[in-house]
Amino acid sequence: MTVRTVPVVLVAGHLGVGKSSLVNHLLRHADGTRIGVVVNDFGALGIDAMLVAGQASSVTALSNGCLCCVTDADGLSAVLADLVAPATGLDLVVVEASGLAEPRELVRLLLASSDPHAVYGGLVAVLDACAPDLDHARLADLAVVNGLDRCGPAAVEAVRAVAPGAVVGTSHGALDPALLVDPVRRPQPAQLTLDALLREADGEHPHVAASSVSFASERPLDAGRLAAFLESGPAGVVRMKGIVRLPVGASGATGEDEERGGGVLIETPDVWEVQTVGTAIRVRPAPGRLTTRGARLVLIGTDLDEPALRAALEDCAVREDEPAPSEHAALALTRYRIDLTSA
Ligand SMILES: Nc1nc2c(ncn2[C@@H]2O[C@H](COP(=O)(O)OP(=O)(O)OP(=O)(O)O)[C@@H](O)[C@H]2O)c(=O)[nH]1
Repeated sequence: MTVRTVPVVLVAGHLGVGKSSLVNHLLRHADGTRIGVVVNDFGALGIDAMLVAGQASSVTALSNGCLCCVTDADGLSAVLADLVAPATGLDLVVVEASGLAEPRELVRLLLASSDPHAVYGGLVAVLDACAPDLDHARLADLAVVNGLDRCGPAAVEAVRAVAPGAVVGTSHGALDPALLVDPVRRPQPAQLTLDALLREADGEHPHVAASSVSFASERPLDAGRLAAFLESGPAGVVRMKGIVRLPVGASGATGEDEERGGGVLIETPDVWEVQTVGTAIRVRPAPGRLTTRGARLVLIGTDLDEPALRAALEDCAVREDEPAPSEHAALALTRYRIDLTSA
């Protein structure tokens, strides 16, 4: 059985750079998507309104204050475990790091979390458009250059030159939630939803809207070329998802591989589910109901160069005159495997 997983996104950046504004914007524009947040300071998000409305069950704070005070993965893991438990029905968890927390350390903590329901959703680094921290940009899966209204878009290009992942410019942290998670449409309850409540309490800022490119191939994709494409952080792409068939033979000449930990021999599948956020890549055997003769992928981002992206993906498709892949060819992609199946 496939375990439902919730992406956990880390939002980091210097003091006052616009992290709370960004998290607030996500909450206000969540529509049907259920977003849980981990913050140090409820006040900054106007969470009081949620508490009054009795809708704060999915919101929690670390009791010991600053996230950087969590010396091992346990403190954060316990908080995350509550949020990603299937009972909460959350679609996304956002951890807002305190202005002083070191992003590298926090990413390590998140990756160390062994919760089967949590999956690392990437590091969003919020940068000041007036003085961007390029070291943060280098670590980010998604770099948000915030404050364009104050300092203009020049920093976006400077950040793009060094950032391995996607780069988006915003004012007031106005980022489209669709850049981080698939929108979920749910029937609207009679009472005010959390996002409607928050929107009422505050003004609006136009956000950078996500766009998408769909790609379908009738031919399998070469694992090495696809991995290189994913690792390259294609311009404008914030995240990608879909299923991909690897060529026969590429999954291992024996048709078997050793399952992590258990030492059990299982068949290696040919069809893989692929998800990326910036340069954070994760793959797993595609659930049985999902299949394809070649590939079906959706790329989500801003200012997408559709013809260039299509051409790059076409290039990944295996050509008829190509020699059969080597026994270990699939590893280029399957090394990003995360085990999401329960026993
Ligand atoms: N003009 C302008 N002001 C902004 C922008 N983004 C945030 N602000 C303001 O800057 C101040 C700090 O923003 P926050 O979102 O609280 O920043 P933060 O990174 O969460 O701050 P800390 O939690 O203290 O680290 C607030 O008064 C925001 O309204 C922006 O893009 N343009």
